[in-house]
Amino acid sequence: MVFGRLPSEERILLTGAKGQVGGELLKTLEPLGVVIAPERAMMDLADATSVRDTIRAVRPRWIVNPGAYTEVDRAESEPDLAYAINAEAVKVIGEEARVLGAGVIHFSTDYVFDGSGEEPYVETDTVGPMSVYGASKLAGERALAESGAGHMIFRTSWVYGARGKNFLLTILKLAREREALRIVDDQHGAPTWSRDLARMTAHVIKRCEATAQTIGWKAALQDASGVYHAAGGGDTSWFEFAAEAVQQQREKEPGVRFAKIESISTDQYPTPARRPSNSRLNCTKLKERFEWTMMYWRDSLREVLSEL
Ligand SMILES: NC(=O)C1=CN([C@@H]2O[C@H](COP(=O)(O)OP(=O)(O)OC[C@H]3O[C@@H](n4cnc5c(N)ncnc54)[C@H](OP(=O)(O)O)[C@@H]3O)[C@@H](O)[C@H]2O)C=CC1
Ligand SMILES: Cc1cn([C@H]2C[C@H](O)[C@@H](COP(=O)(O)OP(=O)(O)O[C@H]3O[C@@H](C)C(=O)[C@@H](O)[C@H]3O)O2)c(=O)[nH]c1=O
Ligand SMILES: [Mg+2]
Repeated sequence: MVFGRLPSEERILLTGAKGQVGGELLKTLEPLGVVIAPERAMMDLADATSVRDTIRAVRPRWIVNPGAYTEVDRAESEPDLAYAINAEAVKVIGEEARVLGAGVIHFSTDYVFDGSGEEPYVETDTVGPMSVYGASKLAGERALAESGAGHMIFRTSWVYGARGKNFLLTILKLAREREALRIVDDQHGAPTWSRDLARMTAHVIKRCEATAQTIGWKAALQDASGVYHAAGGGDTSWFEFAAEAVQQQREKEPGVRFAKIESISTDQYPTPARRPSNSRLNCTKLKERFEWTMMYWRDSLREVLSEL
């Protein structure tokens, strides 16, 4: 057996493979086993029956679930859909995984916190979502934890990369079109590279598979289960992130005119959803438990910009 690879013919069921994190996972999980990534028409996360039926048909060893409702502002007016995808589907995934004895890898968000204080949050800190999106993600975490399935929940923040819908690509586009961009400078956190998250996930799966060789599958899963914070290293604001990205891009394209990036406060940028002012996540547990350190945001930014 190749170190850390799944036993032969074992399957990984991947949701949301067209999303930012799912797209990266499709590539990083491929060497580990047989990855099955159903189209939305096959497995609609908003439809519990299709989720259940697909899991029963695939009988995976792992279910990796980056699929989610991620439109933070729109969720305020579509709470039922947000909860169906972010909570009810996760409950079904947990129930079916428990029956199969499968391991679940799930992703959650800094938006489960209310953003009070300035310290990076640890996994055991009190939650208090301020948005429908955050509350729906928290409900998903709880449903999975209560399902009895072996599970890892990776709470991350500010996910971005060279593809997909994300803040970086939005800002770089707007910066070419406009004279100035006004960006909030009082929400603090760290951007996380989608590929780094996918690599971390593959690493954790390999660790679990290796542990399973010695203590058995069930014990290995149980031992790894829990919530882990997994966000980029460092600490910044949306304003500083945007300013840094545009500055780096200016240096790469000296002939192009980019917008001036202006610092504003959250009350100058009204949105339907409230967002935490402190999104910092302390990732020590991930480092100690799995020996994985997430990349510093400035380092991943450089790599992502080089791919554009
Ligand atoms: N983006 C971020 O900044 C952060 C994300 N997270 C969490 O990380 C995880 C991954 O996020 P990210 O990759 O950025 O999200 P994306 O929005 O890029 O991808 C989500 C994926 O879920 C799919 N999806 C949505 N609704 C359904 C449905 N009804 N049936 C089937 N598939 C569906 C989407 O499909 P389609 O492409 O067709 O829309 C998309 O492929 C999520 O759990 C998210 O909550 C946590 C913190 C920050
Ligand atoms: C486009 C733009 C945004 N902003 C602000 C709004 C917001 O506070 C911040 C980031 O904008 P976004 O639309 O990317 O924010 P948002 O969609 O809330 O990003 C969140 O997505 C979900 C899925 C998560 O889980 C979170 O970790 C976080 O990444 O920047 C400006 O101030 N000026 C601008 O021109
Ligand atoms: Mg968004």
